[in-house]
Amino acid sequence: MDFIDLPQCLGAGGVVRLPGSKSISNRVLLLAALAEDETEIRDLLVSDDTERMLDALRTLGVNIQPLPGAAGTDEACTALNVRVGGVGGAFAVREADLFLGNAGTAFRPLTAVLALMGGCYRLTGTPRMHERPIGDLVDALRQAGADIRYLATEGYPPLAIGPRAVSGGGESARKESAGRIRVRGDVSSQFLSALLMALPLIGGGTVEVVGELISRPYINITLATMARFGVDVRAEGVSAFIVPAGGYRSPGVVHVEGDASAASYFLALGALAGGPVRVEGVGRQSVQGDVRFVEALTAMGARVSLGENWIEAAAPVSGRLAAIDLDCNAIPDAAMTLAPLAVFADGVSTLRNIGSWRVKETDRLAAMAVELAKLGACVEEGADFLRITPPTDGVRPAMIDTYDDHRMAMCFSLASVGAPVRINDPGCVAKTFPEYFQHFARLTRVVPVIAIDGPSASGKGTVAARVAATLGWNYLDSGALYRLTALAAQRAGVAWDDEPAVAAIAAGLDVVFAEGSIRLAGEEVEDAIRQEEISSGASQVAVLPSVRAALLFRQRAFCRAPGLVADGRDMASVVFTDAALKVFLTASVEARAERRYKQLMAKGIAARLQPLLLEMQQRDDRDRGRSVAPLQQDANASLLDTTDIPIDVAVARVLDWARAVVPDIAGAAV
Ligand SMILES: O=C(O)C1=C[C@@H](OP(=O)(O)O)[C@@H](O)[C@H](O)C1
Ligand SMILES: C=C(OP(=O)(O)O)C(=O)O
Repeated sequence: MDFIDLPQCLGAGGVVRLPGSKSISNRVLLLAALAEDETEIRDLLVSDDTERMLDALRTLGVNIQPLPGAAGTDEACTALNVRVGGVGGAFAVREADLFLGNAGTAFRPLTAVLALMGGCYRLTGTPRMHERPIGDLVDALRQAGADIRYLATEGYPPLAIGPRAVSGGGESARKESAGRIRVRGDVSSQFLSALLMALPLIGGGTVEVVGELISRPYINITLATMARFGVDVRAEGVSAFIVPAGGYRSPGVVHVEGDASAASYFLALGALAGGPVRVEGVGRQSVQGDVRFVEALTAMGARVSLGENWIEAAAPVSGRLAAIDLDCNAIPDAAMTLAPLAVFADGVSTLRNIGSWRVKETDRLAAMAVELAKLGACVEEGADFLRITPPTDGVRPAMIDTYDDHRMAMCFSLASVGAPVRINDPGCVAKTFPEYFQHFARLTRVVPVIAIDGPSASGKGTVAARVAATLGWNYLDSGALYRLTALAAQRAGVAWDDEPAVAAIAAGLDVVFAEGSIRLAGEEVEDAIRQEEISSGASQVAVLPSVRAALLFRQRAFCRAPGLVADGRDMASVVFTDAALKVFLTASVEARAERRYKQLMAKGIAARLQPLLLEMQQRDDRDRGRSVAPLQQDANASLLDTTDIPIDVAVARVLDWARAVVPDIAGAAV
């Protein structure tokens, strides 16, 4: 599976120009397509959800042309300017199959528009879209005479839409008011939004919400967008909306605001990791309900400021976030971002009234509970709430599954402020924010790594351990992990060439490194793993690709604050490709054989120089010749030949190099 490993983040700051709002982009596209005249849309979101809407509209005969002007830069997310030729109320294509992915903001409004407009359409989506309810919308549309059939499961997409039945027939009857339509709003507000946007295409009508209406601020986005296109919906009491007759008119040019839900990840990052982090594209005046996420951040102690078109967040003065207990119904998307924040807060947090999470990209309540627990949090998953108790011993490194949910992937990037995390299937962010991880990486400062590679007995272990001790950094003897795997396999009676079995052992290794000690399942094994037999076993298991894959995240998980010195054979080329300093440490094979000989004798282990030399030459050949991550000097690594220099000089040289490239230690007295 595809994944991205995020190193532990030490700090964050900077500016990001947000991608366009998904909710606004898809509404504006639809209304521009339905309006009289052309509309120029600026700063449209470029993502899977908007692609689905654009594709559908083009299939329906709408002319949409890209305009020059918008593109991404380092700080700015890619945006698109387009000119949409409005069809003036009815699509030219009256029969079509539309694939709408998992875009709720495409599926629900297009269902309503096509069902009221007349024509024959089939609407399909991803397997998950076929599990997301749409029955309340279909029931409401049927009250207006819509002909909608479920093609698979009652109440869920895919759908077949036929021409609407109108009493008396004829074009004028099609434009008669739909009268009073009742819709439930407790599963998704998108049903009400869809009806409101579709009704002007016929003679208008009144929509009455039955029972609770969730995610209410999204209705404001709908009403504001409709008003921009010349249709003013009037409220009747608190739960009914009167949609006038008469179609949409183009306002000429429309700017899409930055996405307030996407903003939440960066603002949370600023609040967690120092900041300030500034997002541009939304601000105080935003029409999007998710800007109210800043109120939650403020309640947690973060320092937040807002301007007309920007928001900025920094960590609390105390450095610690407070726990929160919040009704999140109005901000269902941004509320997800509070969950990883709660893992870092002082005390127990409760996110309430989030039942709608269960019918979104995945069952977000269940997914969130499972993945937060991987970080060490204690999570209570209620029917419509989450209660999160932070881990007592800090966030744990974890491999996070994302359930094809963009927000799960983006939320859990924040966990890297506490520990290295692996995000599986990171490409799912394409639904609303394809460039998310590039911007996240740009804004974060990660734990520095010094990677020291070299052949056997080159002195890299001694140098690395001393450099780590001098700097007060963590130390990873990656070769030891292979030795531990070989030893554990031997103890379990597994042959060193049994790849799946050895990989399973590697993944489950219970190992603790400490100063001068290595414990495997609680037992001291420092001497056991240094036996020549285990050295040869380590070399054999190290050539197995699935063993290397299993150990990759394990190795990266050693990279904790304030820094890591890692030694091995592929630290610079594979495991820590972004290391601040890369060193290739070597010595002549004769010098190395002699060192190994002295080491073994000092430990009272019988050895002979000549066979050791031969074995070392063979090991060099094997390590250089293997197809996976062969031993080689990385293009960016500095060469350090220790044949004729004592260890102290080698250590001093590495520290000098480190001072030159790692700002944090440049001034330190090391
Ligand atoms: O109307 C909209 O643009 C949206 C409404 C919300 O859905 P629900 O109304 O289903 O909660 C939100 O979660 C979704 O991402 C976008
Ligand atoms: C719920 C979401 O999407 P959709 O628009 O598909 O409902 C979301 O983006 O979090």
